[in-house]
Amino acid sequence: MRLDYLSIFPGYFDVLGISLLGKAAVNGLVDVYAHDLRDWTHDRHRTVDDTPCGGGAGMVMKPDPWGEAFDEIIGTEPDPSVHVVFPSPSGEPFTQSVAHDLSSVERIVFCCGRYEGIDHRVIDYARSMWTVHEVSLGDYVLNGGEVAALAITEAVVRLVPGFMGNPQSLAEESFSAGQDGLLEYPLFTRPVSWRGLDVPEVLMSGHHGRIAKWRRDESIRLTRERRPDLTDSDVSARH
Ligand SMILES: COc1cccc(Cn2ccc3ccc(-c4cc(N)[nH]n4)cc32)c1
Repeated sequence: MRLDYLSIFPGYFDVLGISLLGKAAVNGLVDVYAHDLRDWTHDRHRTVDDTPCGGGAGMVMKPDPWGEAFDEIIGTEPDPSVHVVFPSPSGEPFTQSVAHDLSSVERIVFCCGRYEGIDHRVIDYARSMWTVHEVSLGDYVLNGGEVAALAITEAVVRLVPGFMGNPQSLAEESFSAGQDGLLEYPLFTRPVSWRGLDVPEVLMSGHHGRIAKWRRDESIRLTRERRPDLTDSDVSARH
């Protein structure tokens, strides 16, 4: 998998050389390339923004640098196998399902906007050429797309076959398909007693059926308390 990042702050992506992602890069599972959008400007000030047409606060990112960067980094021929991700507060929700879909593609280009956002024609042009995902991380506003791109990267790359040492741990996580859309149950490890707090006895019983029931009950309880939006009537009935 090749990952490209277009940003006026490419240094954000130096962190991708660390930890598991670093290992994936070393193992050849993932190739990471960060690009400075200003390398595709031609004025002395390396200008990437301008005032919004129609007025309004803030600045908008000019389309020209993006277009020239696309030409050099991706190419000038349409190719739907290239997935271009625009993090945006007005994007579709980024979910585990989207992460799963992206984990099987060969190439992802992250376009990290700043200011008030990117000239919309850039997104329209990208849609005419590649497979585009305008995605939101959640209902809060960041200062740009870089942090969102890092979060999306981690969610996607950890699902790439061969990346995680123990793929079984993926299957048991919250939001993974096998969990019926329930939140993960509470986790414990040794010591059994810690600062007056004990591991639930059932988990030390060695009775796998009771342990499985306790865990499911806890997932249902937590999901009903914290994420009623995840429990539809059918799921509630089953639980
Ligand atoms: C209406 O759009 C905006 C209004 C004010 C500020 C900004 C700042 N900004 C610029 C590019 C950019 C890309 C992504 C995000 C973002 C994504 C999520 N989930 N939150 N914030 C925010 C971004 C944008």
